[in-house]
Amino acid sequence: MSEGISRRRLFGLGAASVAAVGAGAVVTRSFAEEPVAHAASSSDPVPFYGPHQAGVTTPAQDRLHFVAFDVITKKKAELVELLQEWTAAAARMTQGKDAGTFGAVGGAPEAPPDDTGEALGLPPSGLTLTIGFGPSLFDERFGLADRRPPALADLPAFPGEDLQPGISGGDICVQACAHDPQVAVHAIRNLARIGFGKVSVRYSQLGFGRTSSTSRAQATPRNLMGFKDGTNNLKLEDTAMLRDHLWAASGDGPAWMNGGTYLVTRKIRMHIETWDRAPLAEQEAIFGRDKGKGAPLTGHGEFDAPDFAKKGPDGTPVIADNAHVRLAHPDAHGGARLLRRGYNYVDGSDGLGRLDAGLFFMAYQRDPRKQFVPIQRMLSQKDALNEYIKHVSSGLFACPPGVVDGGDYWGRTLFA
Ligand SMILES: C=CC1=C(C)c2cc3[nH]c(cc4nc(cc5[nH]c(cc1n2)c(C)c5CCC(=O)O)C(CCC(=O)O)=C4C)c(C)c3C=C
Ligand SMILES: [Fe+2]
Repeated sequence: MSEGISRRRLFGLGAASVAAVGAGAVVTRSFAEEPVAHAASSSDPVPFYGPHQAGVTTPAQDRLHFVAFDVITKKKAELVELLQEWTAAAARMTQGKDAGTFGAVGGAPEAPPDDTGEALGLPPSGLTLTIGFGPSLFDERFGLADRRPPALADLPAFPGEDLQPGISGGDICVQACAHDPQVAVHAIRNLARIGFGKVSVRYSQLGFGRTSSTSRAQATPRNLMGFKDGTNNLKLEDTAMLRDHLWAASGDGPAWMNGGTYLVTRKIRMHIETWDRAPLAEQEAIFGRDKGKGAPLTGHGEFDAPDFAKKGPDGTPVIADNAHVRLAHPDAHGGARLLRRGYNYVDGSDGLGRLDAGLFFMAYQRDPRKQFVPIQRMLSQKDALNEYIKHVSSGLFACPPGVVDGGDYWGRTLFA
């Protein structure tokens, strides 16, 4: 397929008109000319280039395919070359094009295609690809130890967690989000294919049904416990708060992370069947919000501020001392906030008749030591929700700043 033809345009034009237009002459604008910050509709592309990576403040798409890779090459040059190849493929796929320049059906019949083909005919679907580097990448293998940001300090152990090493950690992660699951899966599959022999997939996670809003234009979705989730989240319109709580800035740590952010992932299994037998009043008390509108128990509307001081007729707090929103609220943590961007997951059932389901929690922040860690420490000790959940995997990644143009690549500021 020619450089400028999207999957959608190829099928829209038909083979005859593609031939008539000729390679490179199709009226698809170049990426750099796309000034829009976000997709206008769920099938449109999200710009790949910019000062920050897409997929963080981008209005959360409906679907997730998250992958963590182990780097298996020992050669730094091969790793850098892979990051450059991945960047080119990501720039293409996010704009609805095949992963490689020949594409699924345009290459030599004797060679394996440079795209796997399952997204042929599908629009870009708001695909974003966001990369992060885990603490283990900064060991002795690639000479990066002195470039490890202090904010990428290993997470401490938390009470009650049951982390499985095989689905935790990772040298490199890629978060693929899209409105079409096939588009997200296609993107990760092609990155894994390109990385053959240099990286191996450590684990991956599919998610459906976003569990947060990252824009005021989005309705708040529900998690698998049936509650609105993402009401009091950092949102892309909160420019000043994003500066303070999301993006790493000059003076925070190594300069290569300026404009980047840190991602914490936690796979949190829900004991769904037990939850489903809990009375409504108990469910609402656990979160401190009502199940219908998502309003705090002290208010009426979803976006009313909770009144943590308010007492009921019996003199006890209306929002209980162990309610999730009281313990996670910025007031309990010196103002610390997160940009939550998690997804529901159901990995079938567990062989014992129970759904293997929960929340693949993802949160972006400026410094996990000051944000995720203190919040999770308090939740792990006091949260009433703990009776119904179990953290089974954990990941921590430094997500570098955005790729600025076609001459740039994922991680250039780290490796240059
Ligand atoms: C350490 C951070 C957090 C973890 C882990 C976490 C798990 C978790 N949360 C829900 C459901 C809800 N969370 C809500 C609010 C909320 N949660 C966190 C942090 C963690 N949650 C924060 C910072 C907040 C915002 C608190 C506030 O400022 O009011 C809500 C309420 C609606 C909302 O504001 O989003 C729900 C519902 C589940 C099910 C879960 C683990 C499975
Ligand atoms: Fe929460």
